[in-house]
Amino acid sequence: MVGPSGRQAADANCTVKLPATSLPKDNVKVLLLENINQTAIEIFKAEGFQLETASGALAPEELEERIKDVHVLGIRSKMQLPGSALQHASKLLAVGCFCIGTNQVDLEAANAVGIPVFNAPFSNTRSVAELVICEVIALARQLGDRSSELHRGTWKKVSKGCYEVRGKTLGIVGYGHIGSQVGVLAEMLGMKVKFFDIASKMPMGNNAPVESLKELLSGSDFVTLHVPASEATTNMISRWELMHMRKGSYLINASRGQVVDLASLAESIKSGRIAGAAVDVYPTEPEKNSDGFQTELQGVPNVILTPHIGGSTEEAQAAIGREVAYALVKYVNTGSTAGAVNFPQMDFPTLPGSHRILNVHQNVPGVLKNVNNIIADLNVNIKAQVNVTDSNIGYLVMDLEKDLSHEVEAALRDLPTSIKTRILY
Ligand SMILES: NC(=O)c1ccc[n+]([C@@H]2O[C@H](COP(=O)([O-])OP(=O)(O)OC[C@H]3O[C@@H](n4cnc5c(N)ncnc54)[C@H](O)[C@@H]3O)[C@@H](O)[C@H]2O)c1
Ligand SMILES: O=C(O)CC[C@@H](O)C(=O)O
Repeated sequence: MVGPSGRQAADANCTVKLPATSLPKDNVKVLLLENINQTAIEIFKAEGFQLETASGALAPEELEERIKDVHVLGIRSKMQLPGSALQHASKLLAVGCFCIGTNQVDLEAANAVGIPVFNAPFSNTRSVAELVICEVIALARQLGDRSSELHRGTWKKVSKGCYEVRGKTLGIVGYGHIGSQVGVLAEMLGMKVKFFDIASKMPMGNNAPVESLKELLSGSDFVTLHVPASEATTNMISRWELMHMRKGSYLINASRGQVVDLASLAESIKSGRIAGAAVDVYPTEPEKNSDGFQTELQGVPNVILTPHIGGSTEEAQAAIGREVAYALVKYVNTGSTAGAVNFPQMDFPTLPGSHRILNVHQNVPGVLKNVNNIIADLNVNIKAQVNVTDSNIGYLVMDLEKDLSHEVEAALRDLPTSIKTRILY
């Protein structure tokens, strides 16, 4: 069995006993980087896969070397996976991002070589939201500064410039999973909540949408950022935007480092325009805990700096470990791509007494005709056939009677349109 979980029923396919056709389980090699949670390790072990782990991200050359014989790669937010690294990964079947963000992976390149990428879209949402709420109060009370002063032996009991958050306005940029959760919690503290999102979003409680980023910035006492990394969000908060924030307001960034221009932020706080900031993410972050770290925000008053720990709670990491590991095991065992962020979605039950063939191919006209010609020529009985596509690739899944399935697999592999072909059970 794979392990105890509420998802057990849904993941019953993970536990299918695999005869010789599939890659033997103890040949499936999993490489987990960046201290991925023990729950994931247990799931892969229970499955009988080979496992290697490393505590930090790898240097690019080391990754290229180690990825060569790996079937499943697990990373978090630091390990960059560019298309060039994937060229070295001829055996790679799937990538798991044990986090929300997938911007560290070249998703298009992975799609083009037939590798689905899985993540955990909301297993750490609550943890990030709680940290942000904690920071709203901590900034309003200058808690970081008081604490470090006292650590240095300085007793500085002041109330000037310290406030309650009740009745203040929190402005949320990006009202997705995390933003909306922050909005709900903030109202419980008696705050007014506004949000700006490029998509139309259902407001929770009394949270109110605004029309523009500028309107949000100028109307908020606290601004918190919850957008993904994208071209549009790069330096989204820069000198101009900081100038349009209320005098004496605060900024929180627990989204991605490139969203805020940190030099401009440091300048605005030193000049007294912005009253403080909490920053959890940085344009460049160390690969491992022992590496040093520098930012222009060090030593700036009322700035809380945290080392990208928004989602770092026992609860979130265990939930992420379970969610992503199960998705990867299920993909290896059944070909299910449910939840993959860069791949056509397929998830249908396995059919007893059949072999399953998975074929990732270029999405060009004529592929299915060629596939069906192969099947007709070999006179094979198809029990189920599904082809799902995106603009670039098609993902064909066929359950076939066992007698000639290997011949079908070999012929599919030879088609010039085929990218990756596997046979299961
Ligand atoms: N600090 C951490 O440890 C930590 C943990 C989890 C997630 N994150 C990061 O937090 C961010 C948000 O995560 P989420 O799960 O809420 O994502 P989500 O996809 O649920 O929500 C993002 C929202 O941002 C909106 N958006 C996109 N571009 C925008 C723009 N230009 N202007 C305004 N709104 C825009 C989207 O429409 C969406 O509603 C991501 O960058 C994620 O990587 C950080
Ligand atoms: O666990 C991490 O390293 C990343 C956390 C967070 O940024 C995410 O994208 O989920």
